[in-house]
Amino acid sequence: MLKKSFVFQRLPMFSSHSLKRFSVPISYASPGAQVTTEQPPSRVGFLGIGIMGSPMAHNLLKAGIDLTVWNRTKTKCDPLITLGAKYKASPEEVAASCDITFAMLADPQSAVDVACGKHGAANGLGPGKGYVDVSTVDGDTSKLISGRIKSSGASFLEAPVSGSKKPAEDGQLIFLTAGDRNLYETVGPLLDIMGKSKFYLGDVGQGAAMKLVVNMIMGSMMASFSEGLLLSEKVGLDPNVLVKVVSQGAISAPMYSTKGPSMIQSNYPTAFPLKHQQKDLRLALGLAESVSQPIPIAAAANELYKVAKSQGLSDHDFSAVIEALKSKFQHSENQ
Ligand SMILES: NC(=O)C1=CN([C@@H]2O[C@H](COP(=O)(O)OP(=O)(O)OC[C@H]3O[C@@H](n4cnc5c(N)ncnc54)[C@H](OP(=O)(O)O)[C@@H]3O)[C@@H](O)[C@H]2O)C=CC1
Ligand SMILES: O=CC(=O)O
Repeated sequence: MLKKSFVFQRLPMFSSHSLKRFSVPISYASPGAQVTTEQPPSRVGFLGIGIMGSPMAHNLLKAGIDLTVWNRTKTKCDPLITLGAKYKASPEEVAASCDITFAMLADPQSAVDVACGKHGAANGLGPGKGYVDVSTVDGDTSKLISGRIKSSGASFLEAPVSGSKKPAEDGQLIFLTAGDRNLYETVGPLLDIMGKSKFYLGDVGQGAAMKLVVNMIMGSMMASFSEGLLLSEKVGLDPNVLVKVVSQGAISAPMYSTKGPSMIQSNYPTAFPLKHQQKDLRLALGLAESVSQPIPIAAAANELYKVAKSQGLSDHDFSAVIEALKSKFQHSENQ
């Protein structure tokens, strides 16, 4: 459920037919949050309408933002188009027709392709425009994209998000931003529509690094939790009781309470695809390598996610990593 309420100002030059599209939020408030009267940029683009991009774009649309969308698989844009979003056939065309363009892509390769490739967003950008990459990538990728965007005269902000499908639907994401400070201020009202908090962390690369550290911890936590669930069952405990015990103590985390019960049922409805968690661990390992920081727990967890991928679980939720441990038990029992 969206926590925000919006007040719209009717612009006299547009007909009632186009009112929704051209309504401009002049103020918005969330319970307990400071009310701001800043106006968001008027024409906003969104590239990448996947598990995260779809609800994020949806929230912008619901807030009355003039939104233009693009996705490699066009059909994923259709529900947003039905709700009033415009559609363009390439990232370049979206960027050319918008003041600010967001990108929410799968991984470093797709983020670079969409920003810098043939008909990529950079070709449609120029002075006065901004590009905000909210995908989870490594710092080097982000710097590469930043360089290409800035060579067009446009501004760049990296802004990966912490929070999964449900926080995205609820406008409760946490933005980890770095790059152009002015662009950060400009898009603040848009980030506030999609999220509950935002951090400005400095130079390009720092937002990516923060996101990778957070997801490195999360990936290891999930692997450790999986071991606990299976061990509890093997020694004759009820893993459902383990979930309850964990939820009341110092290691309580929403992730355990929400995903534990379905993991016990071997059910993994996808919120955060396992392939993306493994990508984040892989990138975190690279980050650690770059500063000679040992991260053996994360390295071990990464191996488990790789096993789960090889079992065909890439598109399941990352909690399906527990299956890799089941097959390991099977393996050692058979030896
Ligand atoms: N799901 C989650 O809980 C969270 C995910 N993230 C991060 O957000 C990003 C997106 O995740 P999510 O929405 O879950 O992932 P999805 O797999 O649902 O979406 C990925 C998006 O990238 C597009 N894409 C993939 N490859 C290419 C390519 N070569 N060229 C153009 N577009 C491409 C997909 O297009 P198409 O539809 O055509 O495949 C789709 O729009 C990832 O970096 C992920 O790590 C961050 C926080 C939470
Ligand atoms: O990247 C995943 C998340 O839940 O955050």
